Amino acid sequence: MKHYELEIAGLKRRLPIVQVSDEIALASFVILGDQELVAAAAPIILEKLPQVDYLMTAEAKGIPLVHELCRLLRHPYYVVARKSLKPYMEEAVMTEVVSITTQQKQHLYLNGSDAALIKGKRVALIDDVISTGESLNALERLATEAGAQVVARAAILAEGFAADRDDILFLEELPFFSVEGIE
Ligand SMILES: O=P(O)(O)OC[C@H]1O[C@H](OP(=O)(O)OP(=O)(O)O)[C@H](O)[C@@H]1O
Repeated sequence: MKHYELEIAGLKRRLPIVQVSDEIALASFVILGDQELVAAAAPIILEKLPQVDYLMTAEAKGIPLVHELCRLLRHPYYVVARKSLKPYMEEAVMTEVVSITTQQKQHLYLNGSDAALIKGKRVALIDDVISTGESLNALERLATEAGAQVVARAAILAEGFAADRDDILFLEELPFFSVEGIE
């Protein structure tokens, strides 16, 4: 398997390059379990974030980053949009999303109590990676439907064309790879 050498927040990671569809190959960046990387990246992201009332992310890989950011900010709570409807949820708001890595339709649910919490508040949307931007768009639809004001969009990495966006904050770029190149 080929790898991509990523240097981020003073750390090095060797990312396996995986094929996710007939046309697309990408460097797999998984922060789940990587406490060291999350702890190193979060303070740098924090410096770039404006003042917000709440941080919001989507299950699953954005969660450890938002958790660490909130710990540093001393925010007692953050909002997680789940990928399935859970029994604890009431009056959930739902939207659909197809991300680059998962390549099939997923659902995102915002619990009604979370929607009420962020109504009229300044919210930052956080993810581990922004690629096509579909996951971010889905989060933004939920936040907007809840009446929140989205004031920042941030991730550790911007993949492919996302690195050209001027409406997102990120630490490093991640290139795309050709499927032929990994065979
Ligand atoms: O900009 P996009 O094309 O939407 O891609 C980025 C999203 O894709 C990945 O999540 P994935 O949907 O694979 O789910 P997971 O976090 O549950 O593993 C990643 O964690 C981002 O959330």
